[in-house]
Amino acid sequence: MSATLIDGKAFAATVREKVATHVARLKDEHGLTPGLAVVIVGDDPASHVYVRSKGKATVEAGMKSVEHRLDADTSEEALLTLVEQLNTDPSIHGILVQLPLPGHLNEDLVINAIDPAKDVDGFHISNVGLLGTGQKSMVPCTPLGCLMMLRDHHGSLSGLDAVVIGRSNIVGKPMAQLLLGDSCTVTIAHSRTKDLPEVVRRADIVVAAVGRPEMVPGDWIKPGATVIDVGINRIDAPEKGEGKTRLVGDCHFESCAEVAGAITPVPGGVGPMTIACLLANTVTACCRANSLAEPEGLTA
Ligand SMILES: Nc1nc(=O)c2c([nH]1)NC[C@@H]1CN(c3ccc(C(=O)N[C@@H](CCC(=O)O)C(=O)O)cc3)C=[N+]21
Repeated sequence: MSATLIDGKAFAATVREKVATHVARLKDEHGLTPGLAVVIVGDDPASHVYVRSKGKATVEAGMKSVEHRLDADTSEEALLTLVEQLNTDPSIHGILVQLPLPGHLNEDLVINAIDPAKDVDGFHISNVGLLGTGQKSMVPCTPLGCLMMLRDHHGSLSGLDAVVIGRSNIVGKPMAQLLLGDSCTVTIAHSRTKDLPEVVRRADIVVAAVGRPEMVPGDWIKPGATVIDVGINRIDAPEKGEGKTRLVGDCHFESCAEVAGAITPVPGGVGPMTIACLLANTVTACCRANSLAEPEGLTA
């Protein structure tokens, strides 16, 4: 491997430390404790593991953490009532409704019922519109974490060719907006893109967010490019023993790391930064709600 490893886990620890410092200041100087509410519907075990780790990180940063676990057959009306209750609760500054929701619930409707000022996921249409027009907004956690790592590694991103693979509302589209905001030349590639390898080979920055295990091989990567791997895919790992699994990204790590200038690993790359940015967004939301100065280095 010749690429520099971008250590998301270590970077996330520094972000979480900044968050904790800011939280302590809010407490001391203003008697405020930022509060995050996470709502999870259904009993997908993987989702519950993730929600637990968010709750733990929130408490470790000195913030209030509230979890609402609802049955898989919860009605839309009941979920909307809970969201409205959290919207008006002054001790709650951030609301996250874990996605995906069970099929009978309208995700757009539920997300857009969240007070945009408390929408720490940045998924509400108001925040999407604000981001797209370069106005102050809540920025989705995963793209924000990727941007922080890219800025840290490159300094300025101005003029760089960036290719985002994947066009989801959660990662691909907001990532493209953020890169455009930092003056990259941005291409959004997807499953219908003609000659994807050639498109990716032009990129100084590759952000892979498709959810297909190891789909980007090293020979698509321009020598020296920066590779941000957003994918977290669990695959069988018979080499570790029968029934064992392991996590891989959307990029084939070994071959990409041979050519790239820098690369994020999976696990330990984008994932930990996503959680750190959720905490950062909760502090930002708390500051804005109280007309206080925003935490430096924790916003886009
Ligand atoms: N409204 C909403 N917002 C989300 O942000 C959201 C969501 N719904 N639904 C589920 C996905 C998933 N997600 C992850 C974040 C961090 C790791 C993470 O830290 N992963 C570790 C590995 C964890 C392991 O070992 O399994 C890593 O990459 O190093 C994983 C997954 C946020 N999500």
